[in-house]
Amino acid sequence: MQLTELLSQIDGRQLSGPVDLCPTLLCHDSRQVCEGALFFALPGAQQDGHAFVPAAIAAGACAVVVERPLPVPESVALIQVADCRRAMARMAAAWYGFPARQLLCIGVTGTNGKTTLTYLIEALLRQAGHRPAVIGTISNRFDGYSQPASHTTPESIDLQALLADFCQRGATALVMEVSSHALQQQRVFGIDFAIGLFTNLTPEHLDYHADMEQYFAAKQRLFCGDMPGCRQAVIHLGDAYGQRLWQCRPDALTVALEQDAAVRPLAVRQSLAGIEARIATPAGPVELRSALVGRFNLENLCCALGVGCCLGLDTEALARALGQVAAVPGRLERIENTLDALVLVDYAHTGDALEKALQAVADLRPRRILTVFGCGGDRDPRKRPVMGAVAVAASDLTVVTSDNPRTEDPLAIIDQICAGIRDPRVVRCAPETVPPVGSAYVVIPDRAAAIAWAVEQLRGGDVLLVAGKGHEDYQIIGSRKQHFDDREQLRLALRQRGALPRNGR
Ligand SMILES: CC(=O)N[C@H]1[C@@H](OP(=O)(O)OP(=O)(O)OC[C@H]2O[C@@H](n3ccc(=O)[nH]c3=O)[C@H](O)[C@@H]2O)O[C@H](CO)[C@@H](O)[C@@H]1O[C@H](C)C(=O)N[C@@H](C)C(=O)N[C@H](CCC(=O)O)C(=O)O
Ligand SMILES: Nc1ncnc2c1ncn2[C@@H]1O[C@H](COP(=O)(O)OP(=O)(O)OP(=O)(O)O)[C@@H](O)[C@H]1O
Ligand SMILES: N[C@H](CCC[C@H](N)C(=O)O)C(=O)O
Ligand SMILES: [Mg+2]
Repeated sequence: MQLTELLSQIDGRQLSGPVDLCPTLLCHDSRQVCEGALFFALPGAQQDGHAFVPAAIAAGACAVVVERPLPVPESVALIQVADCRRAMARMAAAWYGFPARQLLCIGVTGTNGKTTLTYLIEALLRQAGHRPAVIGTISNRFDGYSQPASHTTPESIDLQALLADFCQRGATALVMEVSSHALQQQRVFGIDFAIGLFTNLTPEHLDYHADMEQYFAAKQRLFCGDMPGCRQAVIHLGDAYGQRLWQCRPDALTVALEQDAAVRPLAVRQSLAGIEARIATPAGPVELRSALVGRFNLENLCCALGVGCCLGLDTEALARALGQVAAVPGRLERIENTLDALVLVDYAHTGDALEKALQAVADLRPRRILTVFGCGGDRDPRKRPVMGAVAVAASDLTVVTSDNPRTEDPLAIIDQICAGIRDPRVVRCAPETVPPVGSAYVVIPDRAAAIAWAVEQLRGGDVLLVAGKGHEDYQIIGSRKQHFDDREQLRLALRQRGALPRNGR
C-alpha cells in the first residue's frame, strides 16, 4: 500500500521527505523493523519510542511517525502527528483493509466479567446466525482456530491483523474484551462497535491509571467519546460508575439485579448445579437455566441478555444460547475429587472479584472455606492488602502464596497482602500448627507447595478456592515464564492424597 494512501487516514500531520513509498510493514518496536518498514515512535510508560528512531532507521525503516520532530536522513519520510498511537490505529486499519467494517463488533468493558461475557455473547451471536470471532484474555479464536492471548486487548496493529485474518476465515461478527489500557492507548481507535457493554468498575490497575476517575474516564471512552465508540450501549446499573455512565448514555439498555432496569431478575434459584431464573427483558420474560454458579454470574447472564436483546433474539433463543455455556475456563472451574469437597480454580485477582467469588462459595453453605491466593508483581500494589482482608474475612483458612511475582520480591508482595489482615480474631499460624477450624492464615510462598498443603487440609463438605491465576498455564518469576497450572497442581496433590477420581486427569 502507498504511503500517501495511509497518510490520507490521518488529519493534521506534517510530512517531510519522500512520499512515493510503499512500506513493507507497520511496526512500533525497533527490534522488529525490517527493510522498508514504517515505524511508529510511541511514547511509552517505560521508554520513549522516539529514542529508537535511529535504531529503526538503521534496521531499514523507510518512514517514521513521531510526535516530536527529529533529525532523520533525507531518504526517510518523517511524519509528525499529535497522537502517535491514534495515527497507528488508523493506519493499521487501512493497511489491513478496514476488517472491522465487515464484522458486527461487540465490545465488553469493565473491571470484572469481561472474559465470561465474551463466552456468553459468543453463544448469542451463534444463535443469531453469526460466525463469531472472540478476542480476550484467554485466547483469540475463531471456528476451531485459537491462539493464546498475550494481552486482553491486542495492540492496534496486532488487532487489525487478527481481524483481517478472522474475516478471511469467514467470521461475520466479533466479540472482544476492551481493557482500560486499550482504551487509554487507542488500541481500538476507529472500530465502530455496534454494541458496547459495561459490567462494573472497582479498584484495579491504579498503577497505570492515576486514580479511579482516570480509570473510569478510560472505560467511558467506549461509550461517549471520539473513538467512535458504540452505537448501542448496555449498562449494568448495580454499580455506581454504571449509573454515571448511564447519564452520558441515557439511550442505553439497562441491566440490574436489584433495581428497576430493562433486564432484571424476577425469580432466582441458585445451587451448586447452577442458576435457574426468570428474568425480565425487553423481549419478554426469559426462563433461564445455566450451569454457571454464583450471584456474579447471574449479573453476567443478565448483562448477556441485554446484549442478546440488542441482537434481536427472542426469549427462547436467548435462553437456549445462554444455557449452552456450561463453564468458562479458569472461572470457578471445578476439579473433581473423591473427598466430597468442592475444589475450584478461579481468576479472581482483584478485591471485588475475590469477594464475589467467595460470596458465591459461601452461598453454597460449605462446612469450611479454604482459600489459596497471591498477588501478581509489577501490577497495582494497592489491591494486595485489600485482597488479604477480603480473603480472611470470608475464609476459615487462608493460604497466602505467590501469583506471578514477575520482577518483584515474592516475600515483599506477601508482606503487603498480610498488612491488610488486621482483624485480631484472625491468627497467623505456621503450616505445622494451624488449627483445623477457625479464622486462620498461613504463608507458603511456593504456590505448588501452598496448593499441596491446602489439599492435605481438605475434608468432606469443604470448599477449596484457588484464586488469581485461573486459566493461566504459566508462572512468571523474574523475567522467566515457566509452565505452571493451578488445575494440574491440584490434580497432582489430589492424586498424592489418593483423592483423584479414576477418570481424573
Ligand atoms: C502498561 C502497558 O499497557 N504497557 C504497554 C505499553 O508499553 P509501554 O507504554 O510501557 O512501552 P515501553 O516499553 O515504554 O516502550 C515504548 C515504545 O518503545 C518501543 N521500543 C522499546 C524497546 C526497544 O528496544 N525498541 C522499541 O522500539 C516499544 O515497542 C514501544 O512502542 O505498550 C506496549 C506496546 O504496545 C505494550 O506491549 C505494553 O504492554 C505491557 C507488556 C503490559 O504488560 N500491559 C498490560 C498491563 C496490559 O496492557 N494489560 C491490559 C489489561 C489487562 C486486563 O485487565 O485484563 C491488556 O489489555 O492486556
Ligand atoms: N460480574 C462480576 N462481578 C464481579 N466479579 C466477577 C464478575 N464476573 C466474574 N467475576 C470474578 O472475576 C474473575 C474474572 O472474571 P473474568 O475473567 O470474566 O473478568 P475479566 O473482566 O475478563 O478480567 P480480566 O480483566 O482480568 O481479564 C472471575 O474469576 C470471578 O472471580
Ligand atoms: N489482566 C490482569 C491479570 C492479572 C492476573 C494475575 N495472575 C497477575 O499476574 O497479576 C493484569 O494484567 O493485571
Ligand atoms: Mg478478561
